[in-house]
Amino acid sequence: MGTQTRWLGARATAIRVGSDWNCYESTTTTRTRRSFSLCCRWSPLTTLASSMPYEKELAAAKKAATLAARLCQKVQKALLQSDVHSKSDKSPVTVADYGSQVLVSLILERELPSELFSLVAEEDSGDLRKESGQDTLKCITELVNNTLANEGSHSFSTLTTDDVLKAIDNGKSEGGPVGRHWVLDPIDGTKGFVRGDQYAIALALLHEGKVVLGVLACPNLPLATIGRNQQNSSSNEVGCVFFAKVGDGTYMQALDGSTQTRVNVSAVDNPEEASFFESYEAAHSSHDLSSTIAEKLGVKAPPVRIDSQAKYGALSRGDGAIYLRFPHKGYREKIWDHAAGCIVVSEAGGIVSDAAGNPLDFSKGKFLDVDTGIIVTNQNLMPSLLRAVKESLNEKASSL
Ligand SMILES: Nc1ncnc2c1ncn2[C@@H]1O[C@H](COP(=O)(O)O)[C@@H](OP(=O)(O)O)[C@H]1O
Ligand SMILES: [Mg+2]
Ligand SMILES: [Mg+2]
Ligand SMILES: [Mg+2]
Repeated sequence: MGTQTRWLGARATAIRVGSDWNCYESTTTTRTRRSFSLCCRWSPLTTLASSMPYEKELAAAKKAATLAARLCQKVQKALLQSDVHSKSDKSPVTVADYGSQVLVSLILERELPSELFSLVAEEDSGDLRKESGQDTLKCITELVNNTLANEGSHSFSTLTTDDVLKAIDNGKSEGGPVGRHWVLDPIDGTKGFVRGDQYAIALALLHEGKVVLGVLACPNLPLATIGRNQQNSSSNEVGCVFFAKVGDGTYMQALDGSTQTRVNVSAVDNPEEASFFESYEAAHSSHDLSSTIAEKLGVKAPPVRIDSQAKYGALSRGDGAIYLRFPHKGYREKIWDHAAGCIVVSEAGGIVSDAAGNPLDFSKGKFLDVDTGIIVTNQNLMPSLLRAVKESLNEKASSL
């Protein structure tokens, strides 16, 4: 197809590909795609980015999350080999949290230069700007530079501590219902990371308040099934990346990029054959309430307790059929703890809702306003799960 260019004024350019016109607005610092309804037509088929919606964004997100996972693996290995995790010193964890955020921020900016960049991320640079944070800042800078050099990302020149602070501060966006916002949890499941258990790098893209793509890198999650069928696993290889974009299904591949497969949630409709996930940490979700719900529903298997959004990943490939999350009173859920997991499960055929059956609303800024808790399962089990949740919550309320 031929391409023509037409100048529409000082700041906008229309580019013709075939019979469709696409508009690009340029300023000295940013270039933003805009639809000009009067002078030309916007067609997703002819975006310069790609002929498939969010394809380029997904590729960038996978690259970013995978590189961040490499950094985290390195730190977790060093952490477990030292005796630091048995002390109260949390600095190695902090270094990995920040380092992961820096890498994701840099890679997204580098890979998607034409986007107005908005990132809602968990960490901020406040502590690193203090006198007491200078050693940690140097450590993060070295770690990020080493990771970029080892992974062959020669397009980055050596970063200074200022570059690192800036990359962390890229994550200051508040999100919201308008435009595009990346959502990042640089290490989800920090407690699991320190124990040497499960954790995830969770990255999602919101567009007009909806999650349109998500990537979950789970460096310690076995490629084979976990939970009920774990004993039948033929492989003990670990490291999975789950990814999904709206309307396109969910896929899993090994962290090294091999063996990509499409995944689907379990189709089980008999709760007696279902197993359920919950947080390893009882402080994050009421184990008592989950146990009451599971019993009411007729679930026979004991809970599978793992940290992080690896639970969403495992559920998306059918390792278990239910995820129950009931934080204790007063806790407010954050969007980065669920955005990537939510699309990974829903594109695999599952349903994610609050305890009243409402879909999660990611358009309200950093927080999710959920009714009581979050429940996840397949289409078959959701009606009876909702009933069991309602009954259990009513019983709990009347016993207080
Ligand atoms: N009191 C609490 N109740 C519920 N969730 C909590 C919590 N305190 C922390 N969390 C969140 O639980 C996440 C981990 O979830 P899980 O229990 O599924 O592993 C944490 O993510 P981070 O580890 O990124 O801080 C944190 O955001
Ligand atoms: Mg988290
Ligand atoms: Mg985190
Ligand atoms: Mg945290």
